[in-house]
Amino acid sequence: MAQASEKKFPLTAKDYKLYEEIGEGVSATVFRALCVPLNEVVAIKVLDLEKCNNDLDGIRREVQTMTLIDHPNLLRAHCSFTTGHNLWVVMPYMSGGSCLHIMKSAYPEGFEEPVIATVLYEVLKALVYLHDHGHIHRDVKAGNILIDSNGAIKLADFGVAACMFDTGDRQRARNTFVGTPCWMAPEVMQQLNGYDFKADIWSLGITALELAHGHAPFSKYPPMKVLLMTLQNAPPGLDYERDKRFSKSFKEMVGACLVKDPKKRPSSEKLLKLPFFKHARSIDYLGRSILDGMTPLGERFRTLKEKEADLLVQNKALYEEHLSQQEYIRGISAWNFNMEDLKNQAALIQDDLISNSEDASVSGKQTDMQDDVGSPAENVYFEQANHSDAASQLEDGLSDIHDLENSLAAFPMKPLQALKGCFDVCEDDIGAGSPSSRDSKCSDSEQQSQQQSCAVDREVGRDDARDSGQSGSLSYAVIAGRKKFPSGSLLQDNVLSPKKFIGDGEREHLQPRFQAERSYSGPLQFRQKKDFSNSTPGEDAAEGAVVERRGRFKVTSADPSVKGSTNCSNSISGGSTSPLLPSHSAASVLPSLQYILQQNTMQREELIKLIKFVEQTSANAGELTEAGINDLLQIPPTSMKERELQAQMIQMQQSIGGLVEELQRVKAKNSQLERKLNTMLKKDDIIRE
Ligand SMILES: Nc1ncnc2c1ncn2[C@@H]1O[C@H](COP(=O)(O)OP(=O)(O)OP(=O)(O)O)[C@@H](O)[C@H]1O
Repeated sequence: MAQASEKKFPLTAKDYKLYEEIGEGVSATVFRALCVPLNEVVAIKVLDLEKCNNDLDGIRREVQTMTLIDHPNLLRAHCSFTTGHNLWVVMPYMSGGSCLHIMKSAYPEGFEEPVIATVLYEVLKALVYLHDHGHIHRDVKAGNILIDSNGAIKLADFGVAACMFDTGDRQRARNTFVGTPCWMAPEVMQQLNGYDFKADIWSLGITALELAHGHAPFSKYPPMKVLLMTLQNAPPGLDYERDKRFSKSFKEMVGACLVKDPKKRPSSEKLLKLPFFKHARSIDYLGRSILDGMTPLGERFRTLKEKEADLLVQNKALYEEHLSQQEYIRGISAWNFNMEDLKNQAALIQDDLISNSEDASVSGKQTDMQDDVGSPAENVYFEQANHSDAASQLEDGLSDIHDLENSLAAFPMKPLQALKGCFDVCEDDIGAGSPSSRDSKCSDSEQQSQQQSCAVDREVGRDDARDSGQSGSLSYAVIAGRKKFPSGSLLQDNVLSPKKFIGDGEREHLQPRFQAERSYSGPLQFRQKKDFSNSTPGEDAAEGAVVERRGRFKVTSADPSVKGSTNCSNSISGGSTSPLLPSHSAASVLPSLQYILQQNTMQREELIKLIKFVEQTSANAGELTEAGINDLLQIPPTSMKERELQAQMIQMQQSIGGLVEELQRVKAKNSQLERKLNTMLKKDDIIRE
């Protein structure tokens, strides 16, 4: 890469002196450092390319975006270069660290309103710039909002940012399900009608709640629950009672962001004009109010990590709770969508909802995800939990999941229907694909959450701990106005797309280097399965192949036409989705099965057309028809569509039979007439003679 700023930052590692660690992500470790020739303190993000080998393009894109952006509220890279198998990204050192760090260290209950207004105002300016330039950040959250010693705010982490102007493979990459579950907009999860800049507005609303409470809504829940709650419940918001300390204008701003219908969310520019942002103060105020008295970042980072490590070691119960809290952070890519796990998740959801009566983030008001839940006023209530309602809603939803076992058609929950083709288990990572022997240790003993943790460990293949998460992004979503699928799992055109490991984290930097304790918050990126060893990213993209890498799957929507066939055969021939392989989940097989089913239906229709054609041209039409249709009818009907077709075939068979009889009658009549005519002709000849 090249230089990004006017100053000439050297492009060799020897010109930098690495100091202490100040941050950790799944894909990177961040150090404070000195640029020796310029005598300037910088932050260097060190990415191990060997560990990110499934996402080189994503990394390249992140670095490119970081270099090209030019806005005071966006973290711009000075330069980047490779050294050994590492990529170093040199950037300005933000000595305050992330807002998440600051909250964890000193404001566990969240910030005061003027601080929030100031932080969000700065972030919003960054979003206006990004959106104006066609970018969606896709991972707005407190963990990605960095603060300088003088209070300057910069939005960081462009690992999953997408450009609305991208075309081809990059456009498909953009259509992915990306983000961190708690911050992810419903339309991004839903993957049905696509998403755009407004996804960032939702994330901003969630970030506002995070800054107000010290944690994001639903943050206690694992990703599955977060997904269901986001889709099924009313949007979270500030509660008039519980959040008395916050102004009406703040509540309205949050309400405006957290409207489920993205069209009804304001643009970043409009948002900026809301009365709430009149409370924004200068960045000096930020520096004074929240950074005063804070220990240096490296020390804070180390303390937080040590504190958490101690807690985890000393208190197993807490440790387990921590694991459960971390599940959402790990990201949806860790989800195991086999039926047993879904059932377990369902059980957990119910239990939690009944027992955990103090999660104020759970709104009892269910809304249909298609509903407009939208006016700001409506949104400003939430957090008054009605757990039994929520539990039954979720139970209802999850009972649908159980039906998957029996019927592909019986799966009415759109988001889950969409998702079911996008997730897969990580069991197949055990062994061959796993980067280290530790995989085998964690696979069989612990509880489900820990198993997931292990799965993610394998998947991501990192040795170091990470507090807040990471993830890849999954998006099966389609940008509005572009190609859309009626459901996420039919006729996929999957493409290998740059994957971004994003970390963040609600519990960021708090995690010790225990394999099973690592967390992976951050954007999610799903890949569908494919024998990756046999294909290059380019090929994947070109062929729309189904791709799996270390258990991470990515699904992007694209042209559902001819490629669908290719994809399906790829995924099956690659062995990745074969139902014969016990290590693969039902979910991984579903898309192929659905595809096959659809193909089957289409083939039947083709056959019927052919049979009709043969009927019209063959002298033995009746026999053929009967034989052909009878053969078809031997196949048991499996769907309404097939039953309809069979009914049509029976009707056709009957009418063809009638026509054949009629034809035979006409033929017989013709023969009779012919005979009569011949007789008359003979008589006529005789008379003439
Ligand atoms: N320029 C910086 N100055 C100070 N701290 C930083 C800087 N860049 C990153 N950090 C810290 O390091 C953490 C990890 O950085 P970053 O999120 O870029 O890494 P990552 O590997 O991309 O993480 P992720 O898991 O989100 O993908 C951040 O959350 C932040 O706390």
